[in-house]
Amino acid sequence: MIAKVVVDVPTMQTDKPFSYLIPNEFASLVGIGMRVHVPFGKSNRLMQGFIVDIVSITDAHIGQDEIAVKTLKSISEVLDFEPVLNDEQLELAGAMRQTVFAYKISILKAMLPNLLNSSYDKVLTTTDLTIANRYFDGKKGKRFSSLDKQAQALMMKLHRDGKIKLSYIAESKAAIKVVKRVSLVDIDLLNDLELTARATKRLELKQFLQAHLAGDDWSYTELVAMFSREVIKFFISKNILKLTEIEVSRAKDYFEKVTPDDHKVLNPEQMVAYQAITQSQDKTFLLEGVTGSGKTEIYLQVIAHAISQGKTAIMLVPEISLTPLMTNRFIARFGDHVAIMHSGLSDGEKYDEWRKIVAGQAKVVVGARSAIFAPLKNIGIIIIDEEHETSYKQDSNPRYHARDVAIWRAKYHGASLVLGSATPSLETRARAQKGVYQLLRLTHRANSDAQLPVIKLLDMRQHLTDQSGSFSKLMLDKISEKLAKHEQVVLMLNRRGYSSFIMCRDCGFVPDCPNCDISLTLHMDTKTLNCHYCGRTQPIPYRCPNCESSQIRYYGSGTQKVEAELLDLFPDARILRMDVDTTKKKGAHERILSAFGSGEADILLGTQMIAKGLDFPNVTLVGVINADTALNLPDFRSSERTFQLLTQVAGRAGRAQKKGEVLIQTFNPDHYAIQLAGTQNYEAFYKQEMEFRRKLNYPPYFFTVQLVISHQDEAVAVKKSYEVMALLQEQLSDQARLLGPIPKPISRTHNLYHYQLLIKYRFEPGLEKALNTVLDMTQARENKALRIMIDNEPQNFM
Ligand SMILES: Nc1ncnc2c1ncn2[C@@H]1O[C@H](COP(=O)(O)OP(=O)(O)OP(=O)(O)O)[C@@H](O)[C@H]1O
Ligand SMILES: [Zn+2]
Repeated sequence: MIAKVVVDVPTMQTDKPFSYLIPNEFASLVGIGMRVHVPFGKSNRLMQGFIVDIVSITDAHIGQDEIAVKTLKSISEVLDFEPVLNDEQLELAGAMRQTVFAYKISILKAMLPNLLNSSYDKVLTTTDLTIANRYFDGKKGKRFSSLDKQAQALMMKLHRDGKIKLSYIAESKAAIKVVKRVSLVDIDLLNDLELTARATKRLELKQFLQAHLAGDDWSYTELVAMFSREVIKFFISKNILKLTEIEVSRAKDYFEKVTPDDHKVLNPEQMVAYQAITQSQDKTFLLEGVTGSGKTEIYLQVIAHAISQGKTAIMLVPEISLTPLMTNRFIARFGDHVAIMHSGLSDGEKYDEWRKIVAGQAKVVVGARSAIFAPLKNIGIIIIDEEHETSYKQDSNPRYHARDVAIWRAKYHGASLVLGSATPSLETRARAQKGVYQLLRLTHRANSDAQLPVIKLLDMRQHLTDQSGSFSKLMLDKISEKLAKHEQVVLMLNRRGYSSFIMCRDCGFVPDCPNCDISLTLHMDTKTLNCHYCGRTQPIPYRCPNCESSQIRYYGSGTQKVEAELLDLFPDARILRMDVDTTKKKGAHERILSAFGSGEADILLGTQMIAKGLDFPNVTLVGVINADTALNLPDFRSSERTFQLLTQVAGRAGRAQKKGEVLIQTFNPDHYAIQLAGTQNYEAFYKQEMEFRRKLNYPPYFFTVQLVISHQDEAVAVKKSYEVMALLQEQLSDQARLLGPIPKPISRTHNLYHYQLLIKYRFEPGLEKALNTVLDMTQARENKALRIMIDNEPQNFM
């Protein structure tokens, strides 16, 4: 038999399966979707790969020149007992390869938890020592890769036949959490055990065991603490005690903390949506519901319905809203049928959740982008909350969009797909307009006491005179008013750090990053100038490096400065700051939110992180300190982003009985994105923005592909960009439009110069081939230091 293996070498030449002989001793053990080690290249270095097909020798098509089968290399090791990738995933990878322009191997790897992609020591442990000992020189654990090929095959066979039980096969020690338990094997042996009076600890343990016979096992760690390791070992060596290792899920404690919760009675609008979704199959819905309209409640009930039909569900939420606040709502309804996947988990924890899904124990997977690959069987419903969020697009290879994967998987399973948002992406809303998706709308808040907040735009051009620091007078008055009433305030400033840049008043010098073409941001807490692109930090200069003047001033406010201003203005207020800098530590994000939720603070100040998902009844004022930060970015979606962000953050106010107010400070009060966010009128925004997109031939009227060509030497980057451009012009039809090459808005980062090209097209048969040719360019020796990034439907132009 011959295995077709995709090896872990991301190049065009290796972007196809290679044939390997399956040695006889592995014949009954290998399967499609398993990981293997295979010798690769001239040096026969062992590489990891995935078996994507198994064919008989006669059927095998081995290269064009029919190399003799006997020259084929053999698989060296089989790494799995069960496939880690299933048929659906392999098929999906094939489909993604055509639109994502990343190599197959990076797509396959993206579907698996990290732990299965890393190099590791494979440890194989048996619970039944007697049988294992017969084969493996008395050692309990044995590194898998150090076993010879036959021993390995035999081990797997014994496992398959159920003759030996493998307690675990670990990818690394961190992969599986085990607790050691000690149990009493033989009471008679215990009673007969003769001990001298001097062996006090041993006597104590004997008495302890005799007194506690009822409890059948004990924690090894606790026993060791009481009686010492030596004493326990002694009892084990006498076959009186037995040590076992039990695998435990790291998430277990978490589930036990959450109190179960029941469904709410749906209001009429929610009911209409619920019925439409549950009575359909194989359909995509856009659930367009204003903030606080109870979309999450619909998700919960739709999932419950799928489970009642014996099906499973995937619930995607943006990474940032994957807080316990959100996940607890799911655990409260579905208990430990829920598996949670997000980047805050350790590799080991992620692996636990993945195995729970593979084993069929999880019925609902709640997670961020990559959870869309969860290997659930029999999916009945997929939900993407806040579907417009850019975090659903991966911004490194493979650059896939979770929404596209969701559409594919829903079709594969005959499942329904729900895309939910208060501010849908234009692409999605336009598809609903055309009837590709069914549009469901929720027009008012779910909680019958709650109203949408009243929004006021503050023209900062007029307020310049009465402005103290970052705040207009009205904003300050409102904050005082709310503080006096013991209500809570959320303030958003979408810029972290202290100042956006520093400048010498005498010569105009602005320090910028030597690696990136961007000015450094002042951070007061660390007393440094930081680059927000490459992370470089340097001390704050007190004299201008250019002219030695001491007239250095700070310009533009970040969250740190506004926090300092607030502390000055409201010395009694309790303030929490939430931005990338305060949430670096694991769990910090949750701690800040739960402190705010339980009323330990009066003001929550943060970047856009605070705009989503928060459902705190005591928040009656939302203040946006500068609405314009995203508006002037050179990105055709800047209005859309601004509208979405303002609408989302405004939606945090007045979610329960108390009336909500929103104040938005802006220098562009007449801009339609800000005007319409002010009236929370998504539909009007959609119409106006569509008009703009149509005129300029942007999505959703046209499709886009961005290419970024990067090199350390700017001249090379330019030259190669023109080569790429020429290649595209030659291969694409006339109706595709090419823009560029132009430098990226931030033209240099990490010491590389970036040039970009944009393809706009409606229908372009030559696209796939042309882009693959471009992808292939980097293979040429002369292009070694060149980087070409292909981004199909780019979401970010900075
Ligand atoms: N049918 C209902 N009856 C009473 N309260 C409800 C109902 N549905 C939802 N709620 C409550 O209304 C509030 C808002 O609901 P939910 O968080 O589900 O809205 P959402 O549309 O997901 O919000 P957002 O998009 O703004 O985050 C919650 O406190 C929720 O418990
Ligand atoms: Zn930098």
